[in-house]
Amino acid sequence: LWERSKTFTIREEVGLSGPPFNYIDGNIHQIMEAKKTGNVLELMLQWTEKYGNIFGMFIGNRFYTVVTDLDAVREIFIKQFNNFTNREEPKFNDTKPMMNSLFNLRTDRWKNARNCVTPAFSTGKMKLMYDTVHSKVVKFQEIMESRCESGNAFNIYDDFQGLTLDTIGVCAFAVDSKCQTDRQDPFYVNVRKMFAEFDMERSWYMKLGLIMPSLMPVLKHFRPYTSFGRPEAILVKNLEKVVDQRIKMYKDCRTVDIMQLLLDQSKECTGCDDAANKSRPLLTRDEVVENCYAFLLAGYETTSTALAFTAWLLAKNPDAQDKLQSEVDQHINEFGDKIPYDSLMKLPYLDAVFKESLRLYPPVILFTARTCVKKTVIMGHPIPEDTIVLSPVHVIHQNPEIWPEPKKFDPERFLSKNENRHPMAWIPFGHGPRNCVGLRFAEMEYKLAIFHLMSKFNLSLPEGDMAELRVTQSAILMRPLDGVHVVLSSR
Ligand code: HEM
Repeated sequence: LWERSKTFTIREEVGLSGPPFNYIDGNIHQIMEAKKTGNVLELMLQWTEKYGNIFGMFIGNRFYTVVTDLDAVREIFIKQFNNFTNREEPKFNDTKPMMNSLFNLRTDRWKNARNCVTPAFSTGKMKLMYDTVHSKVVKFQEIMESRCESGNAFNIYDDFQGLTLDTIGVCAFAVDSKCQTDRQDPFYVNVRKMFAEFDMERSWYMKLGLIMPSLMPVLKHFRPYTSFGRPEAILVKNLEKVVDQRIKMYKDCRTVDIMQLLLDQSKECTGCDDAANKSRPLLTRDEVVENCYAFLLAGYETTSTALAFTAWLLAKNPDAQDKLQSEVDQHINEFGDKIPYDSLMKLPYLDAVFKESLRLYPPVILFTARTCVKKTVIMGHPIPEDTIVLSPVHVIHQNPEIWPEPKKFDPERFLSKNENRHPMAWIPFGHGPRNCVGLRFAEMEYKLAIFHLMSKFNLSLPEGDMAELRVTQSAILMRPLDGVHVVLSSR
């Protein structure tokens, strides 16, 4: 207890202000309360307004410096990266199937794994996977056709979730599921169950892990029996089977997917051990399994949420939709239904819509955090070792000094040639050496889906629906609270 109470003196010692806390959960009770009333996103904005763009708070007894000053953010994520190599992952994730993934690995083991994983997401590798992702988007377009025929309003977020799960399933899990058309598909059911329960409010395991991290060495054995651990265990067991089978068949059979690209960098498949491959340690079998699992976690809800927010924004802003459709039409005339990867990625208005949607509604808001591995000073503020710095993305993206009229959806902001914006002003994928490794994959899938949606349909809001979109926070994500209901008509 003495140890615990000592940690709560840090904020005073470093001379920062911040919200009042208690010795049991720090500031978790305010966050939980705000969650109940639907104001959790506002809470961080209010605290920033009240305590400034560098303030201190406690999650359990862990001290967080919350930083939204852009120069300080650059200092942490880029210039002083060596002092901030590790991401703070809650102790409840310090066990299988997370501990060997990029999310959790630390310092040198993270660097080695990241060096192996990064090439799997190069532009060249994206081009190899383009056909697979395209085929999933074509399936999605067929589903939209039937939604359009019915003429009714429907929740497009659900269909985007089917699309992104189908895509990441085939690319990272080697599961060619039917989840776009069959909601009883076991892969779909287990992933949905796991995500629904992976929430601090619903899970005693997560709550206890945050408040009493010292209990985790014992508690972690209960993970497979928790509400989210049960579906997770089924998914991981299947994934392990597939990885083992692919290792066995490695020499005889190649598949174009992310799993293959990780296997190409693994000890098991190359037959090299670290001694033989000193310049670049290779991945272990567990690192392959756990990174594929991490890609499922990282690539499914994030991309579908980004797509859902964009669908709502386009339905709400017909002028922007018209401009986007004109751009899409020009390219349909030139290339037919299958626009090449390079042309798709260069469409200026689509790119501006992608950037502005992710600015206004960044799906991942609380993952841009780092643990300080060596005490240092950032813009005059001491950062003690083993404390965390967090840069909440939505607070930066809503700052009127950086983004005039921050609540306005205005893709044109990204079209002006004279923009001289701070490099940390737009960070939906984080920044620096530990940014989102799947950025290119997400961008390709997003742009393909919006391109194909706009080529055939007009999006509108259901009649009389003038309400603003209600959003909520679950774990590190910001997402629509009640789905995204739209109507489609044929063009
Ligand atoms: C719109 C979609 C996505 C968004 C908004 C997003 C956002 C983010 C953010 C904010 C981070 C933290 C970066 C930082 O701390 O600087 C992150 C990390 C990560 N993302 Fe994504 N992401 C998306 C899609 C994906 C996809 C499709 C994958 C994989 C297929 C992926 C894999 C990862 C991984 C593995 C990390 C951890 C990287 C590391 O620690 O080395 N993400 N993502």
